[in-house]
Amino acid sequence: MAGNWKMNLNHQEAVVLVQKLAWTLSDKKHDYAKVEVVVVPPFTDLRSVQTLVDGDRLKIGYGAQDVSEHDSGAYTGEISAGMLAKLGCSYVVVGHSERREYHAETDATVNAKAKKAIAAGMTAIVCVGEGLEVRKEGRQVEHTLAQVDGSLAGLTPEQVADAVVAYEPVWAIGTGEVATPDDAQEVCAAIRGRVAETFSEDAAAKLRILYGGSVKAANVAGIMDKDDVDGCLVGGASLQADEFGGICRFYDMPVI
Ligand SMILES: O=C(CO)COP(=O)(O)O
Repeated sequence: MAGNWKMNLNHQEAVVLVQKLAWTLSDKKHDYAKVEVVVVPPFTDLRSVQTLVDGDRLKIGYGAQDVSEHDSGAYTGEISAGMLAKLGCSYVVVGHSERREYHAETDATVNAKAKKAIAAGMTAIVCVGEGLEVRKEGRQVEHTLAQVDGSLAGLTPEQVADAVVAYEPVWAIGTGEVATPDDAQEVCAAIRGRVAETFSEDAAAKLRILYGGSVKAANVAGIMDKDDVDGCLVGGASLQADEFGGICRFYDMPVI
């Protein structure tokens, strides 16, 4: 379960949220050890999160929301994979739909960024997913698989096996409009099928596929019940420790 904080919370607020989350996850009534929990704060929060996670030996992973496709040098405003690895990040989100839309990131850019994250020893969370128009035309599978092809191009089967793909239909992000569990399953199954064809059966079996888009504690169990959904990439609901904690104990939530 990964919480993408997007551009929310300064480093002091980040410390408060991670402390609250750690408290929520220490509740002995639930077995949170079953679930890998990751937070994805803004760059400026990472050092504080690292200090807290290391100091208190928290079982919370963390990662970054983006990475440069360059290694170092004259790229003002960019953050390299080496810098993120040095801060103890285990994950890097690449190709979020907000980056694709507002920063004109193409599959080629996303692919280059994923390769940098992987080369620096981190796990890329590669985001894909269709917009409303494409969904209305019923072309969500075709559209998303083209993004998968472009974004994972040139990776080895072993690298894909260790990667994460997040299927986030753009029309379901921040809108309260959650895809049905069957909508999520349709595209997530197609992604796994494509990875099996392009890379290997083993890579497809090991690849973790997340669903993202208006996930809440109340709807997470139905989504997680689907065979090809291995976890969720959560936006708004990850900013509240109680709500994100509820999502992290999805196995104890009612399926609706
Ligand atoms: O974009 C998302 C996570 O990356 C989803 O955001 P919401 O959960 O706020 O819809």
